[in-house]
Amino acid sequence: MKKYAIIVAGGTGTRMKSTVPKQFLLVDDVPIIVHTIRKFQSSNKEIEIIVVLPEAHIKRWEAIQFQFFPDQNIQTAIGGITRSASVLSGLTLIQEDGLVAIHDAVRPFVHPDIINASFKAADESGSGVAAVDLKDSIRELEGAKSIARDRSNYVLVQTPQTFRVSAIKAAYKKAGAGLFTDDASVYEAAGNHVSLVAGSYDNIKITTPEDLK
Ligand SMILES: Nc1ccn([C@@H]2O[C@H](COP(=O)(O)OP(=O)(O)OP(=O)(O)O)[C@@H](O)[C@H]2O)c(=O)n1
Ligand SMILES: C[C@](O)(CO)[C@H](O)COP(=O)(O)O
Repeated sequence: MKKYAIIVAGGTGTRMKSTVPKQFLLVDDVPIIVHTIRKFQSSNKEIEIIVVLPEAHIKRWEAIQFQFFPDQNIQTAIGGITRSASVLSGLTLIQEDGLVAIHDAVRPFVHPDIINASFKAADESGSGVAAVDLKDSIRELEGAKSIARDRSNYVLVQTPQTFRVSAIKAAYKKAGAGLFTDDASVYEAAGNHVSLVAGSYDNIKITTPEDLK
């Protein structure tokens, strides 16, 4: 079955407070987005990569592509105002059915084993969403009060989130402009069951300046 990866890099990184969007910041002299793409390439050489970018940074991406991925066929789509709109933009470039992993460009520490596990689960059950157990205690806010909750009832959701192309496309079509923070929520809102796979604690999403350290 054909395998795709949509690397969403359409955000502007307001919480990072950097003039350059965080996906382009250098770690070990290499842009974060390049580290991320390399993880997918090392998980499976056949995977088709689609990168979703902010329109204002297409030129920056072209320079990165020229330097790090010369002669490689990486498709690009223009991002939207929300992450969901960016994912939808990437999905429109996929014509054939198959499996698609959707991954944040700013999760460069994802291990290829997690990528492969998410594809395997999606092949077997329709979805494979990376998640980890909570390590801290959890409380629910209720007005001015907070109430202890059982952390074993919750997981923290990461990416990759992998699905059958036809099913996730249909889910996004149905979801419309809803406020979804991830693809598993869109898939579930369309009536599908979400299967989880083991993520990892080092698969962090670089969000605020301390994450960069
Ligand atoms: N309109 C958007 C918003 C986010 N993303 C991508 O979704 C991933 C996770 O989003 P987040 O960490 O929130 O990134 P930003 O939106 O850039 O950050 P912030 O919310 O701080 O502005 C990132 O790879 C980001 O580039 C996207 O493709 N399109
Ligand atoms: C998709 C995600 O990384 C799963 O944890 C997360 O929901 C993205 O949230 P953000 O607010 O766009 O950073």
